[in-house]
Amino acid sequence: MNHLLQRFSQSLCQLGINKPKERVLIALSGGADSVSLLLLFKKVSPQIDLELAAAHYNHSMRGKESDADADFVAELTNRLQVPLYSETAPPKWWLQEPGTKMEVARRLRYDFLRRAAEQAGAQWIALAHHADDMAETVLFHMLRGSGIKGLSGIPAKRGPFVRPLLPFRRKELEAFLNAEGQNWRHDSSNDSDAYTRNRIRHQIMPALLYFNPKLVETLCRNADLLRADAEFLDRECELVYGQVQQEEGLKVKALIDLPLALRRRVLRRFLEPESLGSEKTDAILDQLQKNLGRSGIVDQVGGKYLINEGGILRIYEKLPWLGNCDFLYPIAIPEEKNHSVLLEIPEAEGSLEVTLRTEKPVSLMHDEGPPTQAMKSTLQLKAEVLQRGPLSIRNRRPGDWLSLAGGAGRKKLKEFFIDKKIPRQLRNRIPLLTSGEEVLWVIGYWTGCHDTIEQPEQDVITFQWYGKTI
Ligand SMILES: Nc1ncnc2c1ncn2[C@@H]1O[C@H](COP(=O)(O)OP(=O)(O)OP(=O)(O)O)[C@@H](O)[C@H]1O
Repeated sequence: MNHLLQRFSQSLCQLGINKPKERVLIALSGGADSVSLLLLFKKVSPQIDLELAAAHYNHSMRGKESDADADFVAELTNRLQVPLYSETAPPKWWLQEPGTKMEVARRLRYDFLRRAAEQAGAQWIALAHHADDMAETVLFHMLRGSGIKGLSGIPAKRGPFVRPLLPFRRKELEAFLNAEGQNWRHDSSNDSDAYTRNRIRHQIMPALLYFNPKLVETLCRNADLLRADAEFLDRECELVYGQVQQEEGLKVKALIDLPLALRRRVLRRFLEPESLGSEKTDAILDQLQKNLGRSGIVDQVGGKYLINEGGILRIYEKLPWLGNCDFLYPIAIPEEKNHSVLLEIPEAEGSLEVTLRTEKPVSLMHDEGPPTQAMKSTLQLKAEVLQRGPLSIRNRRPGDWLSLAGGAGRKKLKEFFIDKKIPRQLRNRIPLLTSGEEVLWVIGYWTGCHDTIEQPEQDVITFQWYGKTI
């Protein structure tokens, strides 16, 4: 018996519950596990000077049996002089939220426990899961086909929730209660084989114990090892995520170059909160590997579109540019110097500010290399450009062309898009600053090959783009 108390104290110590005056809220269902937890806490708390409280949630799922559980818990905590926080679920609670009845019950219970802990001023919420629960959980995940996370079972500590009984077997807790002369409530739903959990306990565990009498210990040990590996990989994933990320997307080549374990994790992390199955994750990675830098729709995830845009993987809620969305806005140059006009371009999710100035601007460098952040959103042109005709902002039209650097002739806009690997689906939405069929600026991609503005006192037009650049 003393040995059990000693192990329990050690378990608390490992969880970091060893400071005087800390308050622990014990989640008390009335079953053998949580009654043991309460009694063990009651016995060791004077040594550590812990303060205890208990919490019970009445789901009212089993009619009179549930009410009797609540009475039992009230009587027990009263006798042990542990303050009790209790609550009864609202009528027809299972209709109030999505999910199975068990999932909703669990959510309500955990919400209540958090609220009760706040009221009690408790730092910790202790749950009574033990080694057999851990082993059954691991088998449950194994049967469902879970990854390393599921196979690493139930965590001993997550936020305020702690599980000090994980090192203990169910039978030793029951033996402890019997020795103490303490009864407990039996939950009749644990007898029903309607639940997978119970079938694992009643049918699979006994069969497997025949092969390995220490199965529970083996599964718990494995879970422990896997949890450490999973935590390490999660940390690695966070570290490399920053290197693979670019703006709001992922660099496809950098992603594909990662070891497979990290590749899968980084992609899943990118696509959160969608929880991708392992097959879907691999299908997306396969697609990316085959097409690497080639632009196009990669897949659909949770109704959203995953698009490879010239080597950057991005996710879009919708693809409005797939429809007919031609737009054209003539640009009115402000009459007065240093005054701006703002032109809204809803189709391109942005607006263009146009200003006429007389000043010495900084020379612009022009090339067809990747646009820098500044080049993506600003352009200055000599006001003389207006002599060629009115300017407008619009999306592409057949016959559009642009001038090559150094007077090297023209290039079709279509060829430019192809060279830059801009996906076909996106091309219609890219706003262009144009004079007739000549494209002076492909906003977000190319600032054109315009004369350098070197003379002071020259009139210049400044264009500033605010909004999305694809
Ligand atoms: N009605 C309840 N009121 C307060 N605490 C409860 C209640 N039911 C369960 N608990 C706490 O949660 C622990 C786990 O309960 P149980 O084994 O029934 O749930 P589970 O579905 O296996 O696990 P999970 O907590 O992950 O849902 C119990 O040992 C107890 O500490």
